[in-house]
Amino acid sequence: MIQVDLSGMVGDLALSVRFEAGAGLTALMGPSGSGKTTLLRAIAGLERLSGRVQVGDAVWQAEDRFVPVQKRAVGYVFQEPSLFSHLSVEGNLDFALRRSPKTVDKGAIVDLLRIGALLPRQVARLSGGERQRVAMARALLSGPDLLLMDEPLSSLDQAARAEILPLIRDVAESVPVLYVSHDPLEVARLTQRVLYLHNGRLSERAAVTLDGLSQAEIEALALKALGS
Ligand SMILES: Nc1ncnc2c1ncn2[C@@H]1O[C@H](COP(=O)(O)OP(=O)(O)OP(=O)(O)O)[C@@H](O)[C@H]1O
Repeated sequence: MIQVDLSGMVGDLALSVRFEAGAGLTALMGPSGSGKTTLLRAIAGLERLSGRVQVGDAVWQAEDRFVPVQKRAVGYVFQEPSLFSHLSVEGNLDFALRRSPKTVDKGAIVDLLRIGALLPRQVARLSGGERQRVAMARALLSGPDLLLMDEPLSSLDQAARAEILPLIRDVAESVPVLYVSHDPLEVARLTQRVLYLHNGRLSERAAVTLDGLSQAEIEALALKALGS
């Protein structure tokens, strides 16, 4: 269970957000500038807002506590994967593994993201989709209790997206994921749990409206919203 209750000013944006999320994948949607990335950064401890963040039994932030980002069991996957270009895929993974405070099963994670054949490859020779799969594996190797994903598919083409979506669903079975996206169809394929952020505040409406609908109904709505 993830419990978040954060508020504060970031530049011009007044953020005030309170939610709970369970296991699996929770999507975070909202217009550009509504504060999605800022919220993820605050949950990770990269941005300091006031309030409380609890992930499982671990209190990352409270009135008297602010656990620094490097001590939070959090994985972060960005739109542009930031891998070490001078290392091979395996070098990138081992770097994360060495820094992990937990014992994690590298083989299982390599299998989950289907990157076994890529291990000896130089990062510069990976496709965008392969790079993002490696970035997800690297994030998992740090043994996160929460995985934050900020538009991880938005720079990929349709074929690469289609290949990775089911892998993200698999990943979310092993660790809770908070997933930022602008794409209603992508979200519909991943989850029925959607938080909608507008001007720094969460709207319950979108989540309630989507709750209780079948996956097929949500996909139909998403297609309609996309005008196709
Ligand atoms: N470092 C900063 N300095 C000043 N203002 C900031 C800073 N970071 C965020 N903001 C403010 O927060 C707002 C929301 O930014 P944020 O990147 O969180 O939005 P977003 O919902 O993720 O947008 P997008 O969908 O375009 O990625 C910005 O418009 C800006 O006003």
